[in-house]
Order: sequence, then C-alpha cells, then structure tokens
Amino acid sequence: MDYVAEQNFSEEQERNDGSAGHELKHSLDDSSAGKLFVGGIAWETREESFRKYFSRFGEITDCVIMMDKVSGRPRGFGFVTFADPEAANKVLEEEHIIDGRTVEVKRTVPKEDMQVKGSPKTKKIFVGGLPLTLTEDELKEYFSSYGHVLEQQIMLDRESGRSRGFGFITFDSENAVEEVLNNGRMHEIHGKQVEIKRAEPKRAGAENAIESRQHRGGSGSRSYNNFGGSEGAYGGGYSRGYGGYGGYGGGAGYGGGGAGAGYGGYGNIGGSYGGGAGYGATSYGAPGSYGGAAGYGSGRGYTSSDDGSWYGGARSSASFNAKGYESGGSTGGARAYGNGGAAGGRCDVTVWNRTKSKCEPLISLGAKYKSSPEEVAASCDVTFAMLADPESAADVACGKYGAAKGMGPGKGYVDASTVDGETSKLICEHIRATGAHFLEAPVSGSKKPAEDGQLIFLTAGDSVLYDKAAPLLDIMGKSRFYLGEVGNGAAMKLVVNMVMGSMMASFAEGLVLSEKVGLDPSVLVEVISQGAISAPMYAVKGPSMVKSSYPTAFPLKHQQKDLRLALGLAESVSQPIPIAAATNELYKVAKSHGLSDQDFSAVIEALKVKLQQ
Ligand SMILES: NC(=O)C1=CN([C@@H]2O[C@H](COP(=O)(O)OP(=O)(O)OC[C@H]3O[C@@H](n4cnc5c(N)ncnc54)[C@H](OP(=O)(O)O)[C@@H]3O)[C@@H](O)[C@H]2O)C=CC1
Ligand SMILES: O=CC(=O)O
Repeated sequence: MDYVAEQNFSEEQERNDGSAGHELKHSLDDSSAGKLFVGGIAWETREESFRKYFSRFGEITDCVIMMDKVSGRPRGFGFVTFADPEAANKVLEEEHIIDGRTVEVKRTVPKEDMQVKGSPKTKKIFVGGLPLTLTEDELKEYFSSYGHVLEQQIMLDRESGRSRGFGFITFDSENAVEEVLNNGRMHEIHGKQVEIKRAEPKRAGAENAIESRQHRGGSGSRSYNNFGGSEGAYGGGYSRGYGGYGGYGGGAGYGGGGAGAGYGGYGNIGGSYGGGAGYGATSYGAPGSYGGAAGYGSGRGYTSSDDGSWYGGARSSASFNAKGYESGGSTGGARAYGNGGAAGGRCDVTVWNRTKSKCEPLISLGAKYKSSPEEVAASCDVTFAMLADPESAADVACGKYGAAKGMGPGKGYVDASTVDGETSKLICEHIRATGAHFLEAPVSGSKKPAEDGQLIFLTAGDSVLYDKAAPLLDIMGKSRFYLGEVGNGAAMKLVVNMVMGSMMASFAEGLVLSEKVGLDPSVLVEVISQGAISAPMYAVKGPSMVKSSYPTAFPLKHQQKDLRLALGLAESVSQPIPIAAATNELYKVAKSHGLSDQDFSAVIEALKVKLQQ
C-alpha cells in the first residue's frame, strides 16, 4: 500500500520557517486554550489591524500573521491568542470580516492531543530531507537500531533515477516507530538533518488533499499554496481548507496517478526534499525547494468558483476560458493537458491559437474553441495568454481582434508571456482602458513543470485580479510571487532567465572542454551533480547534451530573446552585465546555425562549431 506522510501541524515550525522576524513568544502547546487560528486573511491586512479587530473580544497576549520567508508576502493565515480562553470562545461564535474579507477562525489543538487523536498507530515512517547520495542500505542501517526493518525505500525520480530526497521505512512493530519519534522529529543521518513523520495509508492523505482543493475552490477563498513546510501538516490537522496538500514532493512521480494529492506540500522549509517535479530531474524550477504546493496541480477534483480562461491550445497564444487555462506553446499546451489540468476536467476551458489545429487535442478533451482572442475574452471572466514574444503578446492583446476588444469591467487578463516591462505596460494600458484588470504573470519552469502544475508565477499588476486568478494559477503552479507594479514581474523573469542562459552556456563550455581534454563528459555531469554547483537543470539536460540530443522544452530562440530583453533592461539602468552579453552572442550563433526551435541546451552546438573553425 502507498503511504503519505502524517499530517500534523506545528506553529513553531511555521514561525521558524515562514514568519519573517516574528519572535516565537510561547509555544503552541501552552497557549492553546486561548489561541485561535485565523485563515483567509486578506493580503493587505496588517498585524496592527488584525490585532485591533480581535482586541474587541478581550486582551490579546500574542498575535501574528504568517509571512512567506522567500517573498516576504503574507501567507493568508495567522494566530491570535487571548489571555482569557472565554474571549476565544466568543470569537468562535461569530462570523468575522477583516478588510472586506471573511476570515475563518478555528480553535488550535495542542500538538500532542492532535497526535493522539490524529495519528493512527503505524509501522511505517516517512523520512524527508535525506542526503541525495544515501543508499537504501544505509537508510536501513540507520533505522535498524530502533527495530527490525522490514522494508526500506528511497523514492527516485522517474526520469533521472536520482534520489528525490525522501523515502519510507517499514518496521515490524509500531513500537519501533514510537521509539524513532521519541528521539525527536529531526534525526541526523550522514551529517544531514532529516525529518521523520508517521506514514499513513495514502487513501486518507489523498482524501484530505482533495478536500482541501474543494474547499479552496468552492469557497473562492484565497489559495494558500505558499504554506510551505507545514502545508500538508496544516491541512491535515486543522483546517483542511487551507493548504492541506499533504505529503511530500508529489507531482510527477510518487503518488502519481492523480494522487499528487498525497505528496504535495513542504513548500518553504528550505532543505532539499526534492519536492515534486520541480526538484526532481524534471525541471530546473526550484532547486532545493520542497516543492511548494506540489501535487496541487496534479490532483483531481479541484473546482474553482472563479471563471477563467486561457489562451492557448497547443503551441498557441491561446486563451483559456473561465475555470480553465490556456495552453500556448511548449509551456501553455502542457498546462492544459497536464495532470488533470483544465482539459482534464477541472475547469471549463476555452482556447484559441492562430494555428487552430494545435487546439485540437484540447478540444477533444472538452475545451471550447473561439476563433479570436476577442471572442475568448468576451466569453470568459479571466483570460490567460502565453505568447512567443513581445510582438505577438502585444498583437494578441491589443490587435484588431485582440483580447482587449472582448474585455470589460469585471474581467481580467493574465499575460504569462515572457516580455519586457514596456510591452507589459502597453498591454496593461489597453486592458485597463476597457475597465478590466491586468496581471502580468510570466512563469519560471518549462514544459514538464507546466504539465505537473509546478510553475512559478512571477506576477505584478492588479492585486484584485491576482486574488481572483490565484486558484487558477495554483492549478498550474507550485508558487506565485506578487511583485507589485506592472513591469516587476517581467523584470524578475528576465533576470532569472539571464542567469539561466548563462548557466547553461557555462555548463556547455564545460562539457565541450572536458571532452576536448579527453575526459568523459558524462562523468563531469555526475561530478557536478554531487557538488555545490549542482542544479536540477544540469542533471536533467546534461545526459542528453552529452548525446547531442536537444528535445525542446524551452526553445533556444526564446532563451536568446530573453537575454536580449535582459540586456535592454540592464541598459535602461546603465548596469553592466558582461557575462550575459557574451552569452547572448553564443545563442545568436546557435540561432544562425538553425537551432532556434531546439531546446536551449543546443547552445552547446555553437561551441562545437566555433571550436572546429
Ligand atoms: N517553453 C518554456 O520552457 C517556457 C517558455 N516561456 C515563455 O512563454 C512564452 C511561450 O513559450 P513557448 O510556449 O515555449 O513558445 P512556443 O514558441 O512553443 O509557442 C509560442 C506561441 O505563440 C504563438 N504565436 C507566435 N507568434 C504569434 C503571433 N504573431 N500571433 C499569434 N500567436 C503567435 C504561437 O502560435 P503557433 O502555434 O501558431 O505558432 C505559439 O502558440 C514565451 O514568451 C517564452 O519565453 C516561459 C517559461 C518557460
Ligand atoms: O523560461 C524558461 C524557463 O524554463 O523558465
């Protein structure tokens, strides 16, 4: 039977992992009588107003709104502790609206109570944060001191065969599990702190996860995908509506078959659980991350109360329809098909692509088709676009039959294309002129992360649309950043891709040079993957680069476009970026050798050409 990690909740961990600079004044356990969990807090709510609101019920001894440690943004939930437990009881009797948003208040439960009530006895444990080089035998050896190990398992990435940094141990008795946990939740194995949790049958975990999604979508409340470390825990123990995406790493691999459900979670603890497709060998989105809301995208049963739409359809700038997505080219298309994506039945999808045939796979899965961006936008509440470049993005949004023509008050346009800030602002102007809202939302993450719902959205623009589109973004992505004014999302994306393009070029140089001096480039890939400069990108692309094979995930022409736009961005602030400038030249050479539509890793061919000359 498959298992998921036990879901329990530790506010202490939440604070340590995710609360920016808030002192932990007292533990969850000694304050639960007067302590309440508050979920669904508006992004704009500050601790001051939060405290003020609840102070009408009695004296508050502590209150906190949890912050995402990476983005510094609020995570949509917090805690308030009253000196008198009676005050907490009063709070629980009423409905609460803070800054225009109905919040959900629940009683907290002491951790040990929760474990007693919520943790069935089990002979199996989940072990997360394993050193990637640890073998199953070594794992067994460590735990054998606690009891007889019947089975040991380290989960491997399907594509690379590498450890995903987590696994399971099955003992022959439940006592052994208790022994392990009596020695603490964190154990040191081969010099690394690993996390232990009770495993429980997958069915329960999956149900929890689905429940979470339904709650989220159904209530239309904000999504909590950034809950990170305690996300799964949170859902399990408290309010399953808030982020309970149970388990580890999910997405592609473990849990598969629609049960990314079981293994999502572990967003921001830091470490390297290799969560989801992201950390596994499938992408280069978020090394070292636990995968955020991994599994989220891949779970079935999510229903959104918001209408949305995507442009896209395979290889298009399609637009999707309410409750759906677009797909677009390599990335967009993948999203629409991927893991129970819109076309997989969770959302109504309307698509458009200038090449209609590319929409066919989506149409066959139930998507509606409209014959122009204007028509898509007119029929949907939220329209997503993902176009090749600034020119096509502007044309599809602002052109003759462009989306802006179909927009109006109450609607929203989310542009996920990678473009420069100026283009984004231009599109924004056209959309806002109709009374609609605009959000730029370029993504980090390629075809596979898109399929697995593991994209990272870099958004900026109208926050009201950010909130509205959040449930849809969370189907497609594992995390989202809201970066303020239009242009900031574009800039962030360009900086990220500037780094990525240079990393790839440098890696390519290493491969070519190693071969030239008589080394085996495959060994170089292995050496790099074990050291401090390892990156999922190298592990994923390296083996095929060694074989001169470049299956397209991120087209080389787009990488060069991004470098070009990054150079423009740097120019606008007189910032020298000499590495990126040289890298750009290399990609230009690759393009001139007909490699535009190959994966950007094909940039290595430009070096081969040069060296031969
Ligand atoms: N692929 C990836 O890994 C990632 C891509 N991105 C970015 O996302 C965007 C899309 O990338 P990707 O899907 O890979 O690109 P593709 O080249 O695969 O797809 C581009 C899409 O744009 C459409 N298009 C191009 N020109 C026009 C035009 N003039 N009018 C209307 N539609 C047009 C194409 O239509 P048609 O099918 O008819 O040619 C196609 O649907 C790019 O900005 C890219 O930088 C961001 C992150 C990752
Ligand atoms: O923009 C490309 C990506 O992989 O991210």
